[in-house]
Amino acid sequence: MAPKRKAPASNGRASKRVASGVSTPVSIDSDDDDNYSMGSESDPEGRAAPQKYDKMVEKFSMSTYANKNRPRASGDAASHLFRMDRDLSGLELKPDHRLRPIWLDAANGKVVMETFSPSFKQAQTFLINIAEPQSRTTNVHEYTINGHSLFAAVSVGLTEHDIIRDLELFSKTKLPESIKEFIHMNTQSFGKIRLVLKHNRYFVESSDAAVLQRLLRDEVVSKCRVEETEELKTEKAAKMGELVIPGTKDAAGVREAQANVQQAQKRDESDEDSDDEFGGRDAEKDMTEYLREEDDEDDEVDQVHSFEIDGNMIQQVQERCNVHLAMPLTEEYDFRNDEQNAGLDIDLRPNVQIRYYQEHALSKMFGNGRARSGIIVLPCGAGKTLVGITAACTIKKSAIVLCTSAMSVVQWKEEFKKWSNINPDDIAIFTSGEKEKLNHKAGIIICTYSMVTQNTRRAHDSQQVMDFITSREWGLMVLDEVHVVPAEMFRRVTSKIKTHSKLGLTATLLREDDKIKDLNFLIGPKLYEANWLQLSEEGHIARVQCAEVWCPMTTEFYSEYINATGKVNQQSLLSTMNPRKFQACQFLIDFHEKRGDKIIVFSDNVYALKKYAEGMTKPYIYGDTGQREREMVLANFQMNDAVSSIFLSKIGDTSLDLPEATCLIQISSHYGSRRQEAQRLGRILRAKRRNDEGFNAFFYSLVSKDTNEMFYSSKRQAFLVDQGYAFKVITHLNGIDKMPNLAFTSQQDRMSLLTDVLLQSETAGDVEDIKDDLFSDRNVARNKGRGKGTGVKRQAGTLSSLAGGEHMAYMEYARGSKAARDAGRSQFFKKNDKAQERKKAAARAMLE
Ligand SMILES: Nc1ncnc2c1ncn2[C@@H]1O[C@H](COP(=O)(O)OP(=O)(O)OP(=O)(O)O)[C@@H](O)[C@H]1O
Repeated sequence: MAPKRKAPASNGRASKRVASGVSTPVSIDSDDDDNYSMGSESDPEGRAAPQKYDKMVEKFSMSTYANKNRPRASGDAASHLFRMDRDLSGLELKPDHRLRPIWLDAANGKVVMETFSPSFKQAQTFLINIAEPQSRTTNVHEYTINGHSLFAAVSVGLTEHDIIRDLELFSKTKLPESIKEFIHMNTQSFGKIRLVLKHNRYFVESSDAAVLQRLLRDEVVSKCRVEETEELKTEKAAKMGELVIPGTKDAAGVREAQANVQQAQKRDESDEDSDDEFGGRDAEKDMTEYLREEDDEDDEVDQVHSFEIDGNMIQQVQERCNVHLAMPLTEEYDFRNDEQNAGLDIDLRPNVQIRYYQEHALSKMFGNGRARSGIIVLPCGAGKTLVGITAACTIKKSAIVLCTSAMSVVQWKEEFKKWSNINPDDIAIFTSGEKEKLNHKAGIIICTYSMVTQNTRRAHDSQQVMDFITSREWGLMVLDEVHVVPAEMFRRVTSKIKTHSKLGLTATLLREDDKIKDLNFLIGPKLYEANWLQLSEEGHIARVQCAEVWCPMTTEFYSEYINATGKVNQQSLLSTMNPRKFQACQFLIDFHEKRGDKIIVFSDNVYALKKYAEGMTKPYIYGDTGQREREMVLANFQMNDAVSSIFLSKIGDTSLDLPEATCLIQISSHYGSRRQEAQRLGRILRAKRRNDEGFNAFFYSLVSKDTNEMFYSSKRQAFLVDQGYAFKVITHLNGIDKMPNLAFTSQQDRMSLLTDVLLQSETAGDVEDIKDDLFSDRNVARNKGRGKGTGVKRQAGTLSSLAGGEHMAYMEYARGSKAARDAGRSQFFKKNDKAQERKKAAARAMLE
């Protein structure tokens, strides 16, 4: 891991401090907040923001209980850094504490887990349900228990009793009363009531009749009740394991239970050899048996009570429960009893086998035979698309999928066709470029967030599709990349489209910070979060070697860098264009090409992207690259051995499925954005060759030494480090001095590069200004409104379209006139016409 560095005073991007569910303030990336409106008080839809919930969660933060009687720190200024105000000598260790994996800190809800403990796997399965993972490194995992995580726990069916019992079981010390009290307070009110759409009627349901009676005494809720149903309705609760998820051999719940038993058996076997001095095997057996006995007991509790509410008053009830009564409603859809909405003929293809973690995630959604709304978090490249498709195949009703860009829309459509047997006529896309219609009663529609949330006047055909979407009920709504979509958009989507269940998909809840609450209410609680390192050890995603390469600035570049103090853009351009960074990039490309790797070089800065790519005669794609050229470059990268490296601007950060790529080099990035770092890493996690023996993918960040890049780089790595990735620091690339044709070895070349850099306008130091589809429609409308004309429309392709020649897929909008002038073919292609003609012919031959 890189050593800690201090932020240069001039960076001007101080991190905010916000209060999270626990009392310790958490700092977040200011740049991560771009375009974010979550948590804002203004709400054009007129729905109250959930501030009371905030207060409630703060009130219920663990520290409130733990701190009650804790003496304040006294004395010197440094002792608080070592938490000397806390006397831990009273902690009573259980006699067999070595067998138990977790330490609990009652003061802040932190749970520290030893991964080398014999009962680690069981404890992990449990903890992921009740706590937020903070960091999961090789030997130690850290979680936090807070109001949100307990809400999620209760939503997937855990009770206060389950949580306290298992925490006690896995804890090395006796469970403090403050934690029990905290859990009690939260589970008392959270996840107790569900909103269920059954036979197309809405019911508020709970297994606790008293809670419903209390709710019915509320003046607002009582008015929303359907009059005929005076009594509470009581029926048998749906049982776990009744549902078979396509692509699995058995019902989800059953499989999960079986997996636990198998794990326990495996551990028993492996422990037989190790003669544990503490009698570990017996102790663990006892634990497993104890858990099983308890599970049997739980099966007996199976009654649910409900009352019906008026379907037109759902929003009022939700708002009342969520905001004013602090009893958030979870949503469940009894799709198997939905006779009103037409069924959809869709199943996974017979050869498809979903992976265990995909099934695990889905079992959290369908565990009680209904569809629970919520969010599934899986690493980039782990197969979120198939999770969404399997959910649609399980529910078998009309589904709507929302994506951040038209490029993803087309990819989702292709994936539906690839994984399921859906009739291609039953799947339609709705983007600014394509407005397909569904011809049958049930079907799948895939669209961009911006298309459905657009507030301005629509074209006739677009309005027709929108009317169709809003006039009917949907069985499932899949919300892709939920962490990047502003809450405001979710509000509009969920209020416009009537859906029985919602599934949010994301690789990271990095934007959760104080915004997780919005997702909790607008979509549902987090249902499952996979462990990156574990999936990579198991070969589901690639193993990656991460390295930060320190490139010293040349004297002439560094003195200009110092002179440019205060000019952030110029400094950024100088550090990106540092000739030694260029050389490092050239060396690494050469090294990895010789190893047979396929390399993607990322640069947010377009000037640098072009300079590097043209300097090394490599193809590049950025926002203004035309559709055909993009297709050609990507096809060559995938299929032509002569094209082993491509340069991409940030348009390649997400959605790009290039399983050929095995090496990534970053030359310029978006400040300290942890999300971008994770998304970029995701481009190589799906490497096709990941299961080859000894295979490693490589991820390099080239950083100019003693510049702002050093600070941002370590900030960017924080999330991945928490996922267990180790970043090596490389200060010297062995053999670079002897590399033939190394660029910028002469003073003259370096000076001429410096002159070119200094002649660039200030905006050349900017990162590329791309308006993704998520916001592009808004921007088009806004710019038109300002009389700025129509700007430049560009089309971008998808990999799936390469084989089939799909139509336009991805609309972008260039604001600057320079961008408009630059639109069209890049210099690389202008310079290399002949070579490209040959490559095109080769690619065409391959595609045919
Ligand atoms: N069960 C499975 N069996 C075989 N291949 C799978 C399975 N699940 C996913 N894949 C493959 O894994 C790759 C990554 O899947 P996908 O694009 O859905 O990942 P993702 O999680 O959406 O990634 P990102 O967040 O980076 O977009 C795809 O090539 C997909 O075909």
